[in-house]
Amino acid sequence: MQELQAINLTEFECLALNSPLNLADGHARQALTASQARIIDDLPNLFAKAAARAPEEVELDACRAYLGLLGQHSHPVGESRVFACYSSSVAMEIFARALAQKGDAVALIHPTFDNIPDILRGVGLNLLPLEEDVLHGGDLPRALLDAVSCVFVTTPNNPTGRVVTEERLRALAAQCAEHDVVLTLDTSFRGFDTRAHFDHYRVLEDSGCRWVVIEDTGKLWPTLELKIGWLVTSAEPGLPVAKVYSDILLGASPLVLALVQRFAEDAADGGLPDLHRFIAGNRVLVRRSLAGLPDVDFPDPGSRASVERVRLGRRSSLEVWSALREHNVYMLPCQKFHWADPSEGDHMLRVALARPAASLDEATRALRLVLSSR
Ligand SMILES: N=C(N)NC[C@@H](O)CC(=O)C(=O)O
Repeated sequence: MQELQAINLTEFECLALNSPLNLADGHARQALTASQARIIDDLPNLFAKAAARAPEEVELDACRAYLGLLGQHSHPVGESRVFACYSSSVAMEIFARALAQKGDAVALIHPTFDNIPDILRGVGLNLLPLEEDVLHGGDLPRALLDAVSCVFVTTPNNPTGRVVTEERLRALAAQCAEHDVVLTLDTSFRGFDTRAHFDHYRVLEDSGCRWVVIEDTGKLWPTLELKIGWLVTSAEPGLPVAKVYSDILLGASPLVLALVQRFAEDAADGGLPDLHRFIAGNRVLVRRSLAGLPDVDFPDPGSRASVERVRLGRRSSLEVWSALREHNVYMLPCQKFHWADPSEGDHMLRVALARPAASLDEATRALRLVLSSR
């Protein structure tokens, strides 16, 4: 158990990668739909068209299609403050390096996926936990805002699925403007929850605060890690984001951008509601499969994200994780989401829902067996 406590969430996910019952990472591993399969069949044509166009045009079309799908109509698409990256984590690393040149502390939502605190700490930033209930409860404490140069919020949050409402975002952005603190949003799970489809960029642009948003196309569709992380900033973020971006990337692949555009257009043509129904159905499958087990419940009843937390009573999530591994089944123990106090996650597992229903059924049957014997 000791060695397990030392590894991070992505290392747990790496252990799961080659299992047919990998329910660990939040990446999309469900089957392609028929219309998505037709897009993949059309890749040679996508390649030829992307190669023949100016990279900027390909990116504009991809940006408009993806962010338009998700209601982000005031996104500064086409302005020189939108940076396409190979993943949202690359975007986050670029943001962190730029922030570290200008600030020293960040109020970071707690809990959240641990590669965010790891990246921020990796560039020397100090972190102060911003508990979800404090974030959603009303204005942030002045003392917290006076102690940091950035407030970093994941919305919808991972793994809880909690969404910052439009009203809350407006108030938070106003506080950040008043205290001249950068407001940063990681919106990687936004595609799953229509409550996160209000125009965040309108709210941010109107607030007058300095802001950064990290968008991620990688959680929605099973494109074998072909994805874009967009790093977007306010007009004057006060951070050398463009300069640090130039240290890391010239740009993202026009082919991947063209693929994102086509998947976004397919999603706008009915694919997104279908995906929401699919994830909701898998969430019901997990809850039904584990129903009636003593001390087992689900702490995020309102979540629509493509992950589900399971509370295990007094059972140790690391022990359950190890027992599941005997069945070649992998889920994610929740300690490391609680980056400021891992013990808070000692008795919770996270189950990935973007999987074939049959895999989810088989894996949760194994989980039921393991939990029944503890
Ligand atoms: N760069 C990293 N560590 N990528 C893993 C991350 O995408 C997984 C994730 O976000 C989730 O499983 O919820």
